[in-house]
Amino acid sequence: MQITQEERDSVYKTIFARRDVRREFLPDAIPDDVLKRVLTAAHHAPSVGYMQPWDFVLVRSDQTKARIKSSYLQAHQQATEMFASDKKETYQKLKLEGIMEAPLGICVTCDRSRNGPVVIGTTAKPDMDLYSTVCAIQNLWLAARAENLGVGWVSILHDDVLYDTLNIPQDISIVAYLCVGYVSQFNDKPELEKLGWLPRRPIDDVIHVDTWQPTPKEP
Ligand SMILES: Cc1cc2c(cc1C)N(C[C@H](O)[C@H](O)[C@H](O)COP(=O)(O)O)c1[nH]c(=O)[nH]c(=O)c1N2
Repeated sequence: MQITQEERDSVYKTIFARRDVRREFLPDAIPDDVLKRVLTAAHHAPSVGYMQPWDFVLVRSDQTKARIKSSYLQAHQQATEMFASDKKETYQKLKLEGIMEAPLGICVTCDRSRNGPVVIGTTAKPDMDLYSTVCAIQNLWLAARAENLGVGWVSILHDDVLYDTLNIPQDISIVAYLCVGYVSQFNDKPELEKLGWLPRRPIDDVIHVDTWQPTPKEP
């Protein structure tokens, strides 16, 4: 099967128009068929040894979201103390989650023992199952964008709140908590770029031929 020019354009358009969403969520419900398409796209991600180690826990309860939000606030406060004084104030003002506003939360987990102790592709690099789960998340993020749904990844969270509120066994790894919903608008650029936190690095700074080269640590 060949991809046509028009189809190719749509893929690139979706990639470049995808954004991390925090503040623009609308309360509108996500139709079941749309959500199923997005999760099915996630489930068709590549995975090491075809392991498909992921699960998706859908979070709809406001009570559960409120517990996760309160854990976020704690982690966010702890994070504030870690930044150098010139960045601390800016960091504190950033909105870095839409936990309550988004109609849906999705906790993405990785069952590292789903296929027994020896899995093709993980024998030399054991974390490949976690990376596979991240591939599923990226598929989800792009499929959601193609459905005009926003996704925001919230990692300023300690996992214990998710283990506890979502009843996740301790031997399951938590990879992501995502906020998902329709949005009032998609930013044309990453918000952190717009706010002057960091610029996008030039593409040629990160492409190297034959040997790895350092790129500047700070822009
Ligand atoms: C693994 C991981 C974890 C996080 C993120 C991303 C990824 C990949 N991002 C989103 C991140 O800030 C964003 O992707 C970049 O700023 C680039 O913006 P766009 O995604 O292109 O809009 C993110 N954003 C946020 O507001 N709070 C968060 O906790 C996180 N955590």
